[in-house]
Amino acid sequence: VDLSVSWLGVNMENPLYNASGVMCRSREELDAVAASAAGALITKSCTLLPREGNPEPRYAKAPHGSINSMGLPNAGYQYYLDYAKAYDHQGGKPLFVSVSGMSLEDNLEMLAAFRDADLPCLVELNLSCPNLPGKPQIGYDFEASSHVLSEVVKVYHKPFGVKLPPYFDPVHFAEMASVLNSFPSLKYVTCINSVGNGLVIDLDSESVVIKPKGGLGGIGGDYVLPTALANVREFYRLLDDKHVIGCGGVKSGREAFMHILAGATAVQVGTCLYEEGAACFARIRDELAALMQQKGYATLADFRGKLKTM
Ligand SMILES: O=C(O)c1[nH]c(=O)[nH]c(=O)c1Cl
Repeated sequence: VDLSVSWLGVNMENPLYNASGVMCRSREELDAVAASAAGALITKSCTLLPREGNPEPRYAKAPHGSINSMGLPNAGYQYYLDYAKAYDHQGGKPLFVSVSGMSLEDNLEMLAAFRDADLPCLVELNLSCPNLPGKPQIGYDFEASSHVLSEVVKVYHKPFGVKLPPYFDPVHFAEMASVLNSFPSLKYVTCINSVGNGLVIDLDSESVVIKPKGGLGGIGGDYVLPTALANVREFYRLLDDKHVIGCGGVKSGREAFMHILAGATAVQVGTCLYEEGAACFARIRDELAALMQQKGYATLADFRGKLKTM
């Protein structure tokens, strides 16, 4: 079977890569993803200046996934720009850069710098960080999203993507799709970011499991798979001439297959990568290949977006 996918000028030997935020804050981590069976890699969302992030513990494994309130810890955009400048873009694994400024001005300054560096990597603009106390997720404010994107496309003229929060209402899917469709150079969306501000409780200690925000954090893993699949399918259906990247609940070939069936061009792995390490990519890749073999599909395009309804 052929697991390759080519989109937006990048060629991936398989559709799997890391979710921004996991195993991608340092060059050592990024190199580990690049050295793994992953088909691509993406950097930790970056801000103008380096950030320590929220107090620890800020990540915890949960019975069916994870909770995090990292608070955007990152080395600052210059670090990732330098990594991108030194990266072997011909090495076969596309590099994506996630940008998540603390303000529109910061986003525009970082995007202008990436523009001027004229590198072959694709930008994923994060509109959905749920863990900055006092800062709402842009993606939940349609007016703000439209304004941000209007300013972004004045500065950044290359194709780019956005990381979206999960939506839970058909009206919201339609509203956000309408905003996104008015930006032709916005060529992909990544659905979904963590399900924001969940609460995991440890029964024995009768306590929360992470320190920031009274224990509230973004939920990932098995918990979010149905929501992730719904967002992938809805935006696949509603967006014009854009790709949807699936993220949420992928821990085996089965969920990767589901995301692609729902319309995903490629698939990101978060919680499972955090817990299992980079070996998960070879495992999930082989499981996906076996599943395709079993079902008689030779390529991803044979079943992409072909979810049956009743
Ligand atoms: O707390 C974080 O750093 C974080 N955590 C997430 O689950 N999603 C994000 O987009 C970010 Cl930026």
